[in-house]
Amino acid sequence: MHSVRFSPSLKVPFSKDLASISSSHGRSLRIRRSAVIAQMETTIAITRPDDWHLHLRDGDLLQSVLPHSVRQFGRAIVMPNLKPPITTTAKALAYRESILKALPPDCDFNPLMTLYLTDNTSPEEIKVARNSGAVFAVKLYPAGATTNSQDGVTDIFGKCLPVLEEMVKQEMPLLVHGEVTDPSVDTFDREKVFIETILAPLVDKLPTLKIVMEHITTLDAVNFIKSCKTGNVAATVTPQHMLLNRNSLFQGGLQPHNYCLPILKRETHRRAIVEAVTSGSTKYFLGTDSAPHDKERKECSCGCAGIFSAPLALSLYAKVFEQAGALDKLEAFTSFNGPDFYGLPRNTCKVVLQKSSWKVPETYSYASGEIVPMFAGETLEWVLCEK
Ligand SMILES: NC(=O)N[C@@H](CC(=O)O)C(=O)O
Ligand SMILES: [Zn+2]
Ligand SMILES: [Zn+2]
Repeated sequence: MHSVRFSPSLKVPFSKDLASISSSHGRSLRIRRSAVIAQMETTIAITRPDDWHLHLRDGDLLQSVLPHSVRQFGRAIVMPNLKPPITTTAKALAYRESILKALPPDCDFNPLMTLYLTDNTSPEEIKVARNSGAVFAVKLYPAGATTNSQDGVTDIFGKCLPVLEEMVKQEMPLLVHGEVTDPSVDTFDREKVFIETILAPLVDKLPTLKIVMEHITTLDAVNFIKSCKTGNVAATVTPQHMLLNRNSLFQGGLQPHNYCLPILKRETHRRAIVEAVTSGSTKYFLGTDSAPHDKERKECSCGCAGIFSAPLALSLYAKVFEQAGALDKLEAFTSFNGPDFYGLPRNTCKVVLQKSSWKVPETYSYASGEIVPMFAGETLEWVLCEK
């Protein structure tokens, strides 16, 4: 039997009845208790989660991937790395409108928009962004670090410093793709070197700037987050960086659908992340980094980085926490730590996850092609109950 700890957020149907029956019928006690535990394992009701790192893309792809996130999440921070990138408030507002238009009817999903930081972003733009009420954060992509990052930042401490100082004034968070781009640095070390050469000095320079290190992948990141004592630095964590290690890239041949950036790391790093996240630390929260790419653009001689996990996101996180024997900590990670860090209200309604096997589809079709999801064709144990 799995070890599921008792928690107020676990739904235990009929547990009162069973308790009273148990106390008056001595011998049946053990059977009844196990019945309670079996019930506990079948359903979990948690406060509606949010996705604090999501790629929704645009056009056909947006139309097709958005419903998957809406089904599970109340809000999402929407990444700005479109082609061309969302570099101004005006573009962010227009993008937000197209997301709202693509929503199913009667849906209260709230897309929180971001600005793509460039060497030319002005401090004035930060004020405009803040006053718009719709731009929620600014995203730092080191130029060339990841998908559609070629217009990103080349010198954070030079050209961008006045912008960062304005962000402190406007209380605008900085979301960071934390990898250096120096081609001489080993791919697997790029996060660690980024922490040492950019992130730690940045936190020292601007200790009141709210910073989220996105999609952390290493023990080094865990240690860094732990070492930040101001409460202004936190991290999002993807399902793939808690469920897969770098062997998954090469298992039985090259596996393009497990290729994302930062790249999967060795098992010791995966374990460190799972341990930190399931420990109950409030500095980590859910950010899927669901990053859909057309199947043909993944399965080719120069495949894109990005894993599409939106349709199965909550099932994957439940798997991580169950494997760690920490299902009682799932809700804080999915639904409390994010809004608490960002100073937003927690969602009020609930979603229910049920322990029931389902097979992840091999592909999801959209108007212009197909997308292969994470764990395509595999069986997962937790499913989101539809309303
Ligand atoms: N994570 C990825 O591998 N890809 C993301 C970009 C990003 O989040 O770095 C994408 O937009 O495809
Ligand atoms: Zn990234
Ligand atoms: Zn991303």
